[in-house]
Amino acid sequence: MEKKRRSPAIIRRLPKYYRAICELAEITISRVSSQELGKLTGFNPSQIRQDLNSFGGFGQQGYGYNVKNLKENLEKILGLTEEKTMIVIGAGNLGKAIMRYSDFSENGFHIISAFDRDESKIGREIGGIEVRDIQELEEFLSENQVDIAVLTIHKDVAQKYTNICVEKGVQGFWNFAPKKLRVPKNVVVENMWLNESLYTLGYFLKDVKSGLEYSEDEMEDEE
Ligand SMILES: NC(=O)c1ccc[n+]([C@@H]2O[C@H](COP(=O)([O-])OP(=O)(O)OC[C@H]3O[C@@H](n4cnc5c(N)ncnc54)[C@H](O)[C@@H]3O)[C@@H](O)[C@H]2O)c1
Repeated sequence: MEKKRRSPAIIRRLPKYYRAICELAEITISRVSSQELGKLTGFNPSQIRQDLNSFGGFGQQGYGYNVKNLKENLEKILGLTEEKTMIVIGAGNLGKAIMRYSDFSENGFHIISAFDRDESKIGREIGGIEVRDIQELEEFLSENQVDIAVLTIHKDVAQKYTNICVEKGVQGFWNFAPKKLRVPKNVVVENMWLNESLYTLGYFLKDVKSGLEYSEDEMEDEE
């Protein structure tokens, strides 16, 4: 596949298209229009067409998109067909929940180890994944190719472990620690700050409790 730098905004929409397409595939719908995709994702149909066209199209005028074909193409574009290795740093409440969640490995994201400093956790297996002593992190990274580090650690140590991982060649960070990380430009960070979403929900909840209404489409709309 051609290598071209794309706007992160487009890329952030792709998993939403993929989720909608998976839902359609599950109920064995074979064909979908950009209008229907728009309804399912909350995006404007012309935006969807434009995004998908930038990767080569996949649709046909008057026909729409073949669901199976689009699903396969989105999987290729998102790299879901390529295996990736991950480590979890911080095997606490959140780290453990991620380690136990098998959906990631079904989609090619394999957690190969976790690290913690707590002796009661070191040596234990959680979700079939061994928790190692954080002291072994550097050595492990020297001996194993790791694509993504999942940071489920306290914010005060998140940058320190990020630096170690970057030094050892890790280029992807899934950051749950409430801290903005500094990384070089050949490294990518995806922040997962659930509280932002919860605070947004809190705002809308206040509105609906006072009698205001929001349609499903409006709530999905990210434009
Ligand atoms: N992004 C979000 O929405 C979200 C939600 C919940 C928690 N968090 C964040 O995720 C992180 C983990 O939360 P949690 O509830 O799992 O906490 P936790 O206390 O259950 O887990 C933290 C783990 O890190 C380990 N640890 C602490 N200091 C360490 C060090 N210096 N080296 C190695 N291991 C160390 C602890 O032993 C523990 O197992 C925190 O930063 C928290 O703020 C983020």
